[in-house]
Amino acid sequence: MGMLVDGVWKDVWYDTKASKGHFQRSASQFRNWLTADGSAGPSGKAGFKAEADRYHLYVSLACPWAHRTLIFRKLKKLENLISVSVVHPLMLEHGWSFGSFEGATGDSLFGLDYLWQIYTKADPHYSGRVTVPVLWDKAQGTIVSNESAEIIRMFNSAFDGLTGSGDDFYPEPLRDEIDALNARIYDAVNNGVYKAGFATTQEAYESAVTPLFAMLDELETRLSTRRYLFGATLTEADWRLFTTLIRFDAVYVGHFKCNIRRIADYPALAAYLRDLYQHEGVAETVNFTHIKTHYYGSHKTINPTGVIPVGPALDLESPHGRETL
Ligand SMILES: N[C@@H](CCC(=O)N[C@@H](CS)C(=O)NCC(=O)O)C(=O)O
Repeated sequence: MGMLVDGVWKDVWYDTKASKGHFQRSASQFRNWLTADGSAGPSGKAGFKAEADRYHLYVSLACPWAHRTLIFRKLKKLENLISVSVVHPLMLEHGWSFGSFEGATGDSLFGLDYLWQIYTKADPHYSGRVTVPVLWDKAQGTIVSNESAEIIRMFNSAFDGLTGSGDDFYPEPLRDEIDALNARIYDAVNNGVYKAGFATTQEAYESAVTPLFAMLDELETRLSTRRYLFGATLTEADWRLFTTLIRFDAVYVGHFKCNIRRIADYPALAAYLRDLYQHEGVAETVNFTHIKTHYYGSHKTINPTGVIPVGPALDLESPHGRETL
């Protein structure tokens, strides 16, 4: 764990002293957009045209934010257009590394040892956290974006002319509602589990875990009468929720102390999770060995021994029965 300061790697853990024990996630810094014609997107510079074999994705199979981008790469038929490197699941004193581990690939572009070296290739004076996912442009030799919420929006439409995919997970008429629900789920659930898990005071922990379960209770009610968050239409909001739910019982309940209830205890959420997991191509983006190894093995302040629990037994394969909703 650590960060870059003016292009130099420093091994430091999250500093929660200034924030009274609360974990605060910093904003991503590379914010350009891939577009169909290379024009500028909502932020950053122009010049990132959607083209085959030009872009490369750096991911961890453990990371819920990177997982979103892998799911969109799969759903939007981008696997032959965008190549991928998978980091080692442990994130230790050098941060994410390209060491060998089953399911990790090494850095297939440059053969580097550490992900921070990709950041300094893009900006030799970069200061900040070195996070996955990273979308790399092989043509300009730089990072397009390291913000997963924006990468999935790019993948949703920029390559449609090349892939012929018409699936739209951010449909125009629902955009405002999707944005509003995403913001609440991000704060309470996606980032909520991290705020609970990385809290270093009782007050900070409780102030994350209480709204987390209030939101899960609300989602349970919402999903008991709707197949997906917005009814019959599957949207990015579902995939953003999925990557947290799939990790919940395996990791967040124990390691992050999010243990008021398990997803398995919520009938609608559990069936919804199975429904999404069984969606074509999605199960192959889920790797519980990377997920458990990463969390239990990397966060020495939370789990100093690094021992990884064997359970829980998960039921993701049985019928979800949600087709009729
Ligand atoms: N806002 C970013 C967050 C990505 C993120 O925090 N990834 C974690 C892994 S799950 C990471 O790489 N953390 C390294 C660090 O904070 O030093 C996104 O959604 O893309």
